Amino acid sequence: MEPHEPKPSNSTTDEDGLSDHNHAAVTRRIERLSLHLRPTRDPPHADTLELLSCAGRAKIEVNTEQLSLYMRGKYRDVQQSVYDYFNSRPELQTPIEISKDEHRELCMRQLMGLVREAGIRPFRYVVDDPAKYFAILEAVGSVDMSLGIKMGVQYSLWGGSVLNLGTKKHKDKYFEGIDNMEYPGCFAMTELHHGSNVQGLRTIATFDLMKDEFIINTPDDGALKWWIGNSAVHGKFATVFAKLVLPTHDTKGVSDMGVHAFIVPIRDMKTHKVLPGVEIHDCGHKVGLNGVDNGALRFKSVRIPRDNLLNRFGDVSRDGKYTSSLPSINKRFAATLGELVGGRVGLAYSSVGVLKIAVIIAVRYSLLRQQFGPPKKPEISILDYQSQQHKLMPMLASTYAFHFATLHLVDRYSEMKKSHDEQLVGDVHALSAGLKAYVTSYTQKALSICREACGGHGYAAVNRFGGLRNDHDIFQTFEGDNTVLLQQVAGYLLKQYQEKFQGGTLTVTWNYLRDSMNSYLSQPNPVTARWEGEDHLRDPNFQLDAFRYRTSRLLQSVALRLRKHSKTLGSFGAWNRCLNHLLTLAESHIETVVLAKFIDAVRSCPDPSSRAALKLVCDLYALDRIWNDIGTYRNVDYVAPNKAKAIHKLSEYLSFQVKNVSKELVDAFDLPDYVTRAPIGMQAAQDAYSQYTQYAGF
Ligand SMILES: Cc1cc2nc3c(=O)[nH]c(=O)nc-3n(C[C@H](O)[C@H](O)[C@H](O)COP(=O)(O)OP(=O)(O)OC[C@H]3O[C@@H](n4cnc5c(N)ncnc54)[C@H](O)[C@@H]3O)c2cc1C
Repeated sequence: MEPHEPKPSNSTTDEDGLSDHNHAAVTRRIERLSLHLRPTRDPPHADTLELLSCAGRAKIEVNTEQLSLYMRGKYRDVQQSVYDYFNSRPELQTPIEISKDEHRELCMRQLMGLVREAGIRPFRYVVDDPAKYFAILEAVGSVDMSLGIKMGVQYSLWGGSVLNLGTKKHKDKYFEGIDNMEYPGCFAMTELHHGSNVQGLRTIATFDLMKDEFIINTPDDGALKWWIGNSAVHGKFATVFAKLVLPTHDTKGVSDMGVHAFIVPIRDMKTHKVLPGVEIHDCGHKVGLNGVDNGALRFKSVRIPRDNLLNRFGDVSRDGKYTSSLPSINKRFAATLGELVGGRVGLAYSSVGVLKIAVIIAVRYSLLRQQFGPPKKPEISILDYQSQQHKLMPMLASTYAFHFATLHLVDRYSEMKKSHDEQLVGDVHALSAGLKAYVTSYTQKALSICREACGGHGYAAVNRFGGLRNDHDIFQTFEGDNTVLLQQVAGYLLKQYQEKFQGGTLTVTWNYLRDSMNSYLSQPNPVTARWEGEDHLRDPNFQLDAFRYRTSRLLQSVALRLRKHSKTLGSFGAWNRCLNHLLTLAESHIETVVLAKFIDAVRSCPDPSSRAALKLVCDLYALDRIWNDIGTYRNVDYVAPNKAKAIHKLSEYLSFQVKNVSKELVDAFDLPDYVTRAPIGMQAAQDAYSQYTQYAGF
């Protein structure tokens, strides 16, 4: 055992002076007894036992190459091409100090270079191979997050709206120009007065029967399109979301058909001048992402041909008749927004990319940096401090967890794009909303923790945390505000819950609720609540059971509360009364899905040493999350006091063990120094200080 190694949980004396030997003896007796009393829990899996034997006490040997191979996925090559291209073009790298206007121009040159010089054409993959598209997006975002977002606006938002909301005529007309950047475009949904509430949009598109055109109007300042990426400087087109108004022959004279999307040219193709009737202003300098030109737009009777309606879900004929395969405004609205989930998938995926960079820098620096030490002994690395391990090791574990969870999301999304299966559509919608919200919120907090964990040198802009934090912050808001998205997850869970009681089926991601609803409505088992052995705590059955138990209980209790409050407050008021409860439910469900996917990834890993490393990291993820919410588990007696203590001790011990292989674990993310770019986070520790001093001019 190393000098600072904490002792594992089953050999310590606890704060009450009771040796764990006593606890263990009691527990063993209870466990023997419980063999007869444990009808609903499975025994540890054979693979758990195998993994525990190699992931247990001995220091794990991690083969970084093997682990990296397992992690990298099939599109690492195209990512490498992105990295190589920008590495070979130093003039395209974003300097640390740069003005807003220069940054915007550079960002455009970066995107043009990628598409026209490096020959990386992401657009075709948006629909044909989304996994490849997201891999390119992640790599591009690690070059400069502004570039990732600018590319996302061009291809996922502007391009994606044309492909997903339009029909063949739109694809034929616009595909090439979007692909080769001749048609830079925008996605104009948000207005000054309405962001999250898209149904509240007020821009109007009126059909002019005589001229066979739509007329786009901004009725008042509240309806100014706001924050529209690519519009302040570069965009030539915008997909504008507006209420479709059609003439009728009744007394009302017009009828509101709900929000639809229209292609509106905003700048002249040759002169690049803003077109008549369109007014564009700059949203100005932002907290981050200043390489993206966000603008605000007003439309004054802008006329566009009828063909510019993106008509996949609703069309207007020459004689002004409306047709749609979907029966109501709400259904059409849901279908329209449903096609846009790709943006969320991309953000969740890219957010993990940002988290990887931050964790790599913080861990490498924490291994290198030495402060204090035992009397008359050399100083120790700051990662030898328990507090530093506590800050960074569960974060490293979470990064692995999110890596596998977002890969799963991308798989499901790709499957959905092929099959259009209705259940899968709902499933992916909720999963993308939940993972986007959960992962981006986590990454944002992690960036601040990493900065602080690296002390003063973490504050130097060259070491990246400040820039990453500023650029990433808005990931929590755009493509759906996180608090709003989590409510969609909760709503979907409640819908599944109600359907279950009406004899319906549950989709794959949620089918654990089928079992859990039956077994978890009863009280927790008082015997297993006391089990504290390491093999039990590291058993994926126990871990998943704990996560699922919590979600099921939250779901059941919030369903009851909603029913109760809706009698007096109505459904809107009841929802608001239970809002925090609903958000906790959504987060709990997402944590459960993340753990389940991580456990699958451990089991599927073919290389034994990598499997053991992943098992260790997965256990830390699971136990750390349980410990974070230990109050809930204790409140319902799912976990007895002795078990709570054992969970805490074991997670500290696992943090220590992960620390021992943390260098290998961050190296396995396989991000070269010219991508992470922070001098203090160089892969070869001996280079770190010298790079840093050189940067300062020594
Ligand atoms: C840099 C940047 C780039 C952008 N790019 C684009 C773009 O290219 N195209 C585009 O159309 N839009 C774009 N947006 C707009 C973005 O999508 C919106 O800002 C986002 O949807 C949130 O809307 P909002 O700003 O109106 O926030 P609001 O909806 O006003 O939210 C404000 C606060 O209220 C809370 N809140 C709102 N509703 C609820 C509720 N029901 N329950 C509980 N809490 C609630 C939220 O949690 C949040 O904390 C961009 C924004 C930024 C900042």
